[in-house]
Amino acid sequence: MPDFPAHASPAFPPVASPRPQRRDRSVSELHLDHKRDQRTHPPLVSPAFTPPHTPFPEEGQRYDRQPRSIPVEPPDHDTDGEQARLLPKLPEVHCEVRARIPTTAGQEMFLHLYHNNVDDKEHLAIVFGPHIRSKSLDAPRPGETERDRMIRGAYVGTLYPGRTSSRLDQIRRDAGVPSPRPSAGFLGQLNGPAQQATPPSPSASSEASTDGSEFESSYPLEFGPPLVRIHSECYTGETVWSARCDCGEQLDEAARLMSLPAPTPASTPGSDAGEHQLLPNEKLPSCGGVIVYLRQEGRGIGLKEKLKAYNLQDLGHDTMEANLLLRHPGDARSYGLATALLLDLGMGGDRGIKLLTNNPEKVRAVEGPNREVRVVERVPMIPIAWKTGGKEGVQGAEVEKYLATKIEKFKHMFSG
Ligand SMILES: Nc1nc2c(ncn2[C@@H]2O[C@H](COP(=O)(O)OP(=O)(O)OP(=O)(O)O)[C@@H](O)[C@H]2O)c(=O)[nH]1
Repeated sequence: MPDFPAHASPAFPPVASPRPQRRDRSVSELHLDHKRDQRTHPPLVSPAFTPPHTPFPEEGQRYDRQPRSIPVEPPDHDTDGEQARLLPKLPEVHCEVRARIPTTAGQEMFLHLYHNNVDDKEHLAIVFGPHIRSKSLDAPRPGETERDRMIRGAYVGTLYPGRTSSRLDQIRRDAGVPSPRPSAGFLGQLNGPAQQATPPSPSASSEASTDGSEFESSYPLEFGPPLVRIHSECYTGETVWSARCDCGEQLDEAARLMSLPAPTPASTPGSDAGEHQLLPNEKLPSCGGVIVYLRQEGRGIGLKEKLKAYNLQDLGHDTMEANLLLRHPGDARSYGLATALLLDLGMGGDRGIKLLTNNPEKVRAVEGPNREVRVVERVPMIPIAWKTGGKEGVQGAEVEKYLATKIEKFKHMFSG
């Protein structure tokens, strides 16, 4: 079986997981109100709504199969633009720096940090796989040296001690070897863990060019539309283990799906993935994808206001009412920055993207005012507790109410 992230495998103990799996809420010294904890918790999904039937993979296939997606109809131009609060003009974005991040789950990703002309926040793109590159990062900058380019992350392949050029073709020329055509093996090599101690073999192939744009638009056609998640910051759910929402597990799940092996005869449904014989240290290349991480904490109202909203929720209000009582919109987010980042990452055009979301407004809004990006398929994000019958995933009365409000008031679609 391929080497999946630790959180993909139920066999791993919770300590190997990037965040604790909330299973039960026992009384602890942190809880002063013991009566509250001793009450019987409502069932996993409250009677007010039932998780819709969704096309889950069969039992046992959940962790290693590509997610199923639902085709998205082209938007109705007369109404959708207004509903999705589209900006007439896209913001300008610029990738300032990129760095390789080996993750605790075993896969690598490239973290891209963006500057823009509408706010002073550091919005991010978390890029999986070698096929997706930033145009603004790769573009040459006046007066910069090859070392400058490598320091800001505008290199191809892998950095290693002593590397002198950001470009593979230069390294090949210095080594006196021609540039052969790209091969799946080489792309896989780029996708695997970095071999930091050894420079790339001169026989390694790529479509190198001197402007550093060698992998622009090189997302393989056979992979279909690239998988994209537009994720809004949630400090409470992603960092301090809040079980009020499922934001943390959604981030983990998006990363896991983007790390799954690309479709091969051995990994397509109905075949036995175990038949694929991997060489020692070999990893199957993944399809990759992008998580655009927007600093829109608390659906755009910020952490301070979100904490007030939590208190209103403890006083009996749902997430939308709490926002409105604080004189904020129910959802104060916009997605123009996400569209601009995706265009910079080469995700515009007819081929389209596969968007991981349940939020119908996001599907339309991320396409931009002139459909600069096309969402051709949607992959629903089903709470892990629903998929596992409550064995894993975020659970508790708060997250149930949170999900119920998303369905009832924000009209999120948890199925096709
Ligand atoms: N105002 C407010 N924001 C919250 C609360 N809980 C989580 N959030 C924020 O909600 C955002 C995530 O939005 P969601 O509505 O969960 O999901 P979504 O991004 O619209 O939709 P999906 O793509 O399907 O996940 C993040 O910015 C969180 O910080 C809350 O109780 N109140």
